Amino acid sequence: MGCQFSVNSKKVRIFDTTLRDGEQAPGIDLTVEQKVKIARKLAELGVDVIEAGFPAASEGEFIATKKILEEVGDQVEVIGLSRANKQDIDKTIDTGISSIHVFIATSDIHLKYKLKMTREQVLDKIYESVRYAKDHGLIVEYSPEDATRTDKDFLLKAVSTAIEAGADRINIPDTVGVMHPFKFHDLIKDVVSVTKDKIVSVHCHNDFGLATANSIAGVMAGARQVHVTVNGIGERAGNASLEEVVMALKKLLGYEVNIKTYKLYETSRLVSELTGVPVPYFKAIVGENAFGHEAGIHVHGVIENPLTYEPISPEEVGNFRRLALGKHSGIHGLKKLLEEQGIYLDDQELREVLNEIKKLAENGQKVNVDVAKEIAIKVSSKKIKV
Ligand SMILES: CC(=O)SCCNC(=O)CCNC(=O)[C@H](O)C(C)(C)COP(=O)(O)OP(=O)(O)OC[C@H]1O[C@@H](n2cnc3c(N)ncnc32)[C@H](O)[C@@H]1OP(=O)(O)O
Ligand SMILES: CC(C)C(=O)C(=O)O
Repeated sequence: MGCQFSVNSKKVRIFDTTLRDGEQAPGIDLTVEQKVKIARKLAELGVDVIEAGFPAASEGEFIATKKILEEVGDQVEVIGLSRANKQDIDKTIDTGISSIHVFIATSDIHLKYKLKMTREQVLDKIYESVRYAKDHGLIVEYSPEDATRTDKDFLLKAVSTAIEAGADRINIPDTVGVMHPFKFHDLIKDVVSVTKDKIVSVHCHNDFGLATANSIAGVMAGARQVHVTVNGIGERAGNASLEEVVMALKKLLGYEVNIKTYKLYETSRLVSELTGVPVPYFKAIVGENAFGHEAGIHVHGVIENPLTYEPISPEEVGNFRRLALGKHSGIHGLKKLLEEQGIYLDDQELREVLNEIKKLAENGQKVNVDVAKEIAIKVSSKKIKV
């Protein structure tokens, strides 16, 4: 990793956890074959890290991690999640993997009600498990689960302990999505101040709809790796969406990512098909309506220059522009759509067709190009006196 991902560089690593945190979402249970298929697509897309799963969780997770490693391990870093205990770490090592993501919570609420451990005991666990993994030759990423609800001083102590034990990367999870961008920016700045040359990573959840914004804020504060999932799938309201984070980093903030963005739409569709989770119509970047236009003023602008109403081109992300007809249509859009069908009308005829389209739409009828063609033929034939 070295300095190419240092705070001073503009390169940001994309750590995809679709196959681990994404798959943890209730109702998503991928087969080994399905996981391998998605891993292949993620490698093609250009992600830097694939979190293949949680090898200690089940035989299927163990096998899937091994197969993903065999399939794409030569193209991308493959990592497995592990609790801070030797049994999990050993199981992860047995997959043949060379990177491990060790986590243990640091917030008082998790220590009291879940782990039943003291802060001192957790610090010992962090040191012991990271050291154990390092002694077995692994690249180690440590996550203080529920970091954003952890006492700040203790969090920095936990991070420093992981680094003393040899951790290569520190990931800061907003496990229950309670951050806002300004607060998360300040927190990551504090973490970066103690991690020196180690890569700081951020892992954001969408409980308040801020996962992408928080991820960007983390990068602006010095993080150089972001945990994401395709379509933002994940626990509860999901994780930071790969497509949103990548395009925002690249287009709005000028960061460099290895992602082949023209493959984003096809990747989104594959994950949607295999997980059975539909992509929301209005989903940024990869939604069916992300480049959809009906309003006359918008369509007219897009026809003249797409930049009038498209911040990015659909081709850049492998999506498609959709010009629609309805009650909001205008004459420029109608003209273009009819001429694409070989139908050329004068302005008066176009206006007649448009008025009929608006009437139909306002009476609840869905209008498409075929309906517009029928109306246009009727209107133009009226003028042809036999
Ligand atoms: C924020 C996250 O997403 S963390 C990742 C969560 N992902 C998953 O849980 C998916 C896979 N999980 C599983 O298959 C199971 O939970 C397993 C195999 C990991 C463990 O299963 P079980 O042995 O049945 O335990 P169960 O899940 O009921 O409870 C979790 C146990 O792990 C312990 N634990 C939880 N997190 C950690 C941690 N980071 N380090 C060490 N121990 C931990 C809990 O204290 C509890 O211990 P206990 O059984 O001694 O009380
Ligand atoms: C394991 C950690 C990184 C996690 O998934 C979370 O805290 O959300």
